[in-house]
Amino acid sequence: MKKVLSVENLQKSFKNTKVLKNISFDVHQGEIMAILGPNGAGKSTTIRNIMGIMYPDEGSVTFHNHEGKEIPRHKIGYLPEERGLYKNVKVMDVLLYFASLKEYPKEKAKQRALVFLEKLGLKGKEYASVEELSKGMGQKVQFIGSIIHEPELLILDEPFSGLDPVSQEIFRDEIKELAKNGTAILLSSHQMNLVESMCDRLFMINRGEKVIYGSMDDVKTEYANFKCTIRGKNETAALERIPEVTRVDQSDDISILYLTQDVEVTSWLKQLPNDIDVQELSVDRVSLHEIFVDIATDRNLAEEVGEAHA
Ligand SMILES: Nc1ncnc2c1ncn2[C@@H]1O[C@H](COP(=O)(O)OP(=O)(O)OP(=O)(O)O)[C@@H](O)[C@H]1O
Repeated sequence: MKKVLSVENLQKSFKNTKVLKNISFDVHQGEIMAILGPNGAGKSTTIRNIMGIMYPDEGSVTFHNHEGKEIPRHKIGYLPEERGLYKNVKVMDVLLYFASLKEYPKEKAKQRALVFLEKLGLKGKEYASVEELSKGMGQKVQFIGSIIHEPELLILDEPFSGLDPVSQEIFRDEIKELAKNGTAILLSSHQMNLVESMCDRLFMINRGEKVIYGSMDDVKTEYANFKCTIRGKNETAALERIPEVTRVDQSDDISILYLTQDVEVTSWLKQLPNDIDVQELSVDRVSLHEIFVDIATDRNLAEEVGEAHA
């Protein structure tokens, strides 16, 4: 797929603190790329540098063949982390205003606004005033504002925050549909379940530095090791002595045994000691959520990942 956005070796400091260190990634046509990381990791700063809200100290941002200040920003859609719309304005007028800022034809914008208002459950709200909308409804209008002009690249900074679970799924499906139709999408989110279910590739950042960059499938194969969950009364130390166990998390009578990357699950199960109390047992792969928590809390995995991807 064609490369739409290229971020190369971004560096940014605020006063004497370096908050972005050599950030590099691409976003391709028709893909959903997630930028992930703990609070304060540098996601929004990266996005603001892409959007030209601020400029990097070093490195470059290229959109097609245009670099930095030359980027035609009307071809980009942006939902910022900070939400807010003018209050005393009708929904349709706000959307047409967004379209006019992007030099998009008014009639086409009107049609698109009606289609998306209906898709997002806001049919009939086009002549409501923005102040009459709930927070989630306002967010949906702002989202429509970011896509009204059919952008080639769409940047969504935490699009799901503040939405109820049903609205989150509607948003997710709409974003997937936009990607299917060719839009390149870069999104930041803390909702790992949604990210896992919609993104093609991900870039994970911690303290301004890359920790993981790759396709969702590769990341899962590489980092989503097996874990074994056992319900039963067991001593942590006894579980820790089992071969191939890298870590044990225990809470009441539930123990989670994290296994080494190359474990042979069937052989491993066969060699479990007889004196372990097993009321229930399951083996699964760790989720993106757990990979994220490990990195954010600098547990074992973070070190392994850091070594492999420094
Ligand atoms: N304008 C600014 N002036 C000084 N420091 C800033 C500024 N903007 C961001 N920072 C700092 O840069 C770092 C990265 O912040 P950023 O907002 O990019 O993080 P984030 O990954 O988007 O976090 P969150 O998940 O909390 O939104 C933080 O330490 C933050 O305090």
